[in-house]
Amino acid sequence: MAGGGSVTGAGPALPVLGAGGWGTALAVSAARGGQAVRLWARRPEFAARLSRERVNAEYLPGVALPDDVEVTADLGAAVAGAEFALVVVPSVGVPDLLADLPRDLGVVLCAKGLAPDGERLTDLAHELGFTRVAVLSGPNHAEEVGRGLPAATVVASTDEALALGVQRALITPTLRVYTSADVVGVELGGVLKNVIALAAGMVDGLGLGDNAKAALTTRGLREMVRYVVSQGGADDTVYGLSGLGDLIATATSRHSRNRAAGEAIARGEHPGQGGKVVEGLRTADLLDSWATAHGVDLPIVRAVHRVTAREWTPARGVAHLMEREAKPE
Ligand SMILES: NC(=O)C1=CN([C@@H]2O[C@H](COP(=O)(O)OP(=O)(O)OC[C@H]3O[C@@H](n4cnc5c(N)ncnc54)[C@H](O)[C@@H]3O)[C@@H](O)[C@H]2O)C=CC1
Ligand SMILES: O=C(CO)COP(=O)(O)O
Repeated sequence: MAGGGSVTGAGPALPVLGAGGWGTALAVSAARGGQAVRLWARRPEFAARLSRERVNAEYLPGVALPDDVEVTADLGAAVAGAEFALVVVPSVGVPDLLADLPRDLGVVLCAKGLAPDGERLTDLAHELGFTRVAVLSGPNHAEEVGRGLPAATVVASTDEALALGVQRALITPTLRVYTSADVVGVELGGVLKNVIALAAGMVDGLGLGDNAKAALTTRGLREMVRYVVSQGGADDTVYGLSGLGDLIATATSRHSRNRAAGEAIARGEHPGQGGKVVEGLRTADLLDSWATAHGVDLPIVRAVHRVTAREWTPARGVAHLMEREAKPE
């Protein structure tokens, strides 16, 4: 049972709201595991094409949609009868999408970003009146999950029944789903690692070498811990799949849009991502403002924000990190 329904088409299916790369990969993975899925796409013409061609050529090329994935642009029909839905649109689109959903629906937030005012998306969901709220995050490139390569992820909620329901719906022989009660830690790990991945991409683009990238990633992990703990999350969680795991996956991957954007910026190019979301750009801006307002030291976040905002050159960003006062680790 998942998403309020039984498997393989009988009864309500699991709604996956958002047909970008990650929504499509989650839909495909769950369907391969025997779960009937309703995949919602915002644009009717895009939904019609996806339904007809059975492949998401724009966001996840080369991955066929199993028969058990029904595509729709009708949001009401997508969530009808479901106990919970996966919300898989970019973070900027989450507030509007949540506003259109019934409040008794469980919502599983899959975006790795913050609300436009810097608020955590799970907090926003609670404020909007949802009581059953979870977050899904981990080292999960859509390109690999969509192809059925082995991966692991974490679903976190203070509602244990919801977390277990999501685990049952999504777990397959190739996607191992863990549960957690640390919503803040799991949610913020995925949010923060995008900023550090942008920085890692800049190190690549500048040709600064493996030592520099290891130092940057490790110090970046320290910033992740500092921020997560300041928000009430556990440092242990940051060292798990949704923190360190995702940091490794993103900072090293050829698939990562954040890492690639950092590399492009360091080369003086504008990051061309073909319309795909690069969450870390907005997150760096929001977190740098937060750190300034609260007097918290997040030097890598600051450098990434200033360089991506074109206020600093990449060289000045490097100097900012290397010429800080000497201190113990
Ligand atoms: N691509 C990946 O490997 C993973 C992505 N994520 C996260 O999932 C979220 C979605 O990312 P992707 O699926 O990769 O994005 P994407 O860039 O592949 O596609 C975005 C999709 O959302 C739609 N969209 C854009 N704005 C929207 C709005 N306001 N309302 C409704 N739909 C909207 C677009 O039309 C498109 O279908 C992001 O927060 C990302 O960080 C998380 C794990 C893995
Ligand atoms: O979150 C991701 C992998 O876990 C995807 O990272 P990018 O958004 O950088 O492609």
